[in-house]
Amino acid sequence: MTSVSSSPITDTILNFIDGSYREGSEGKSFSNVNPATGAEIGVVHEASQADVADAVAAAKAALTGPWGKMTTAERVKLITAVATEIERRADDFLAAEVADTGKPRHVASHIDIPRGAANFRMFADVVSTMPGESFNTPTPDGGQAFNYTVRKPKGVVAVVCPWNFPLLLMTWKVGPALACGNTVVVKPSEETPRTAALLGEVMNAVGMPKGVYNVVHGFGPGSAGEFLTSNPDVDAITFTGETGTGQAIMQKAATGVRDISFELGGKNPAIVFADADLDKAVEGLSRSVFLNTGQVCLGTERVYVERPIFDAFVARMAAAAQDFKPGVTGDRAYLGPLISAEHREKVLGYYRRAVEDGATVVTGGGVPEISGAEAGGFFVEPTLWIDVAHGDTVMREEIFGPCCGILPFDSEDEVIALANDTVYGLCASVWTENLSRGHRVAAAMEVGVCWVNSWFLRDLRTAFGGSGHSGIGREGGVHSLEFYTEITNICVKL
Ligand SMILES: NC(=O)c1ccc[n+]([C@@H]2O[C@H](COP(=O)([O-])OP(=O)(O)OC[C@H]3O[C@@H](n4cnc5c(N)ncnc54)[C@H](O)[C@@H]3O)[C@@H](O)[C@H]2O)c1
Ligand SMILES: O=C/C=C/C=C(\O)C(=O)O
Repeated sequence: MTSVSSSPITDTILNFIDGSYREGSEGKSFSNVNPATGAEIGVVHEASQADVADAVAAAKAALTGPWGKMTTAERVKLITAVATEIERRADDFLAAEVADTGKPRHVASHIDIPRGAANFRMFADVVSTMPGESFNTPTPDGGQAFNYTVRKPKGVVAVVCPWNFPLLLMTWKVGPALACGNTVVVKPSEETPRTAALLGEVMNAVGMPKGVYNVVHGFGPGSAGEFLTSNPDVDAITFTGETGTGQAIMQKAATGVRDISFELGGKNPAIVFADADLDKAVEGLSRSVFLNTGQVCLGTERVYVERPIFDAFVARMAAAAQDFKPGVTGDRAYLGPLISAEHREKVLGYYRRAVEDGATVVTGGGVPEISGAEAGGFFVEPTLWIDVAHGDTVMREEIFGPCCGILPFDSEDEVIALANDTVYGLCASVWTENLSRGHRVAAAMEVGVCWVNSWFLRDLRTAFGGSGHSGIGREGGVHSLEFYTEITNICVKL
């Protein structure tokens, strides 16, 4: 496996506005750090309010240029070419994603980059086969009218993204937005600006008209995030990130009554019944807790296990945790770093809080000893707790680290109530070999997505999103089309 630190990238990351790369007009910049080493590896040019306004203006102008005049078939051809070009430049995208996130190459090469391409390809397919709606309507004069719908792009869509799966989560929104004929201004996370910037090269290479895809770098309040979401020429805002940020953006969206789609935080439960296939459950749940170092919105942070198999399950999970060795090189290739020193402090705060509240640490609980280039990386140990109470802080608040609390339960009704007792509602998983119970309990989960005997098994045509504090709206397949298009109903008197 190639070492991240053996090929440091020390470069300049620019905004992409109206088809060209640009420095920030106020000369501001911030550093780009590799979380696997803690080393500064690049400088990011921060967009000023004027730069953001330029990007939005370019996106607005593009709506009435060649892009706005294209047929769906022509758009689909371009979007498919974007997917092919991402695949052709997979190594460049991989290097950029690994540099920004520090994640192990095998995670980015199996998940982030292929999904980046798939998100364009799949939504090109969805719009190609998009059905319309029509009704024959009897009229008072004994005649008939014919109603049918026409879908149009919403306009300029602001896409505000997090850092955990930068290319995947950005293209999950840019793919359908462009497929529906919108133009976009993307604000990647300040932690992970590279793949969004690199996608600008892809857009130019395939001949995407200028202004269709724009990228502005910066932070949230008082920076590019706020400038973008408060710009009145933005017609809709799609956001993935923390619930508190979603609330701030929603207030901005209220001005001008702009539409929003939010994919927010979670505190996702897993329920393991005594009749579960333990091999499957441990394999699935160890991935669910530790994949991407727990920095997955869909990750499991609460596990409820039926009492007869509680001890066996905990022992098996603890053994599985040993396979997630912190580090990204050599034989320590499984558990990458957290995204930043600040996020590590937050996660370690929860590690301490769990113990203060009386939890028993089954495994992990601290910072691993790592030498060499990665000694400065933001690693933590994979961590499991038992003797936690359902009401403990670590069982209620989203941690976004490689950890979970494991609690025993005695009855189906009890565990359904425990799983649903949260302000969040993103996802859940249920593990049982009893088919009826699997369906019954899955349907009782108050979440947007529930898996039975699996986790993170994604079909991009399905509805994706959360309820409660986990979000507003659903994206995926035709659900994305609902958000990224405006409908005009045309009524023709025959
Ligand atoms: N539900 C999902 O699909 C999903 C997926 C991935 C991550 N998440 C959530 O994202 C969070 C982790 O990501 P994060 O830390 O990058 O989230 P974050 O909310 O801190 O930041 C997300 C983006 O919002 C921007 N931002 C921050 N404040 C803003 C403001 N006031 N106005 C406009 N933009 C602003 C940031 O610069 C960044 O680009 C976790 O809570 C996780 O659960 C949810
Ligand atoms: O961290 C969250 C991961 C979200 C995944 C998706 O949005 C997806 O698979 O479409």
